[in-house]
Amino acid sequence: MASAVAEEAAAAAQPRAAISHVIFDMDGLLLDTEGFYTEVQEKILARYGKVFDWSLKAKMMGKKAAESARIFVDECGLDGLLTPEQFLEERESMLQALFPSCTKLPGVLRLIHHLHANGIPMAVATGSHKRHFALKTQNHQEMFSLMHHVVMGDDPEVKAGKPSPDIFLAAMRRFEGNVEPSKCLVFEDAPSGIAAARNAGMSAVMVPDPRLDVSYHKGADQVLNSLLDFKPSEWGLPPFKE
Ligand SMILES: O=P(O)(O)OC[C@H](O)CO
Ligand SMILES: [Mg+2]
Repeated sequence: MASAVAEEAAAAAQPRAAISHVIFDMDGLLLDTEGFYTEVQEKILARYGKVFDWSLKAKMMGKKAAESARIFVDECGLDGLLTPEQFLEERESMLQALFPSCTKLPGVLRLIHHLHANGIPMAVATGSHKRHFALKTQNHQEMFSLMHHVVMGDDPEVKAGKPSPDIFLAAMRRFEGNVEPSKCLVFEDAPSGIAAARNAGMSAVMVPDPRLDVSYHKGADQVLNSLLDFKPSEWGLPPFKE
């Protein structure tokens, strides 16, 4: 069996792409917040005698709030009972109470510190709007300080949410110099985010929740169980030292 060192050397000799810039999704990728959305949406739906399942979750996750609210109402047949605006209002106080307690997902700090130490510019591109971003990140300031910039869902340049490429292209343009999409690697947990990265012409690594059906993995260049499994040299990035 090849040693880890030999595997790294082989990957470095023939990388999947020559990545120079990295763009991270936030919810469900850096921060463990997706469970909060699920919990709150299950509660709201239970009131109508319905069950929130992972095929609906797959359609909503990664999207801007207004877009996912519309999907929720349509897919659950709640037209006439609940408007998307009422849904957003109902879930807001519950989410606000939960967001500040969110934790980082496994492998996040190790990867971000490694890329930062090696001078790889990083950005965050999240469907979250400014107010939710502030609540989610209040206990994770150090990690976000290592990002060159953050693009949020309510940014004027983000006309449409994921799967539109808007947010990743805006994130790319805000790096120094003239960066090509083919040099950008996106990390995502959501099917809509993977599609957005591909629509932007970028490479995409998916770190999905294990409950998401494998049929939603398509489009990803690589699927990992956790960021702990990411091997930078496979993408032309400096390898971990240990
Ligand atoms: O996954 P993100 O970071 O784009 O966030 C999107 C929503 O706020 C949550 O699904
Ligand atoms: Mg996400």
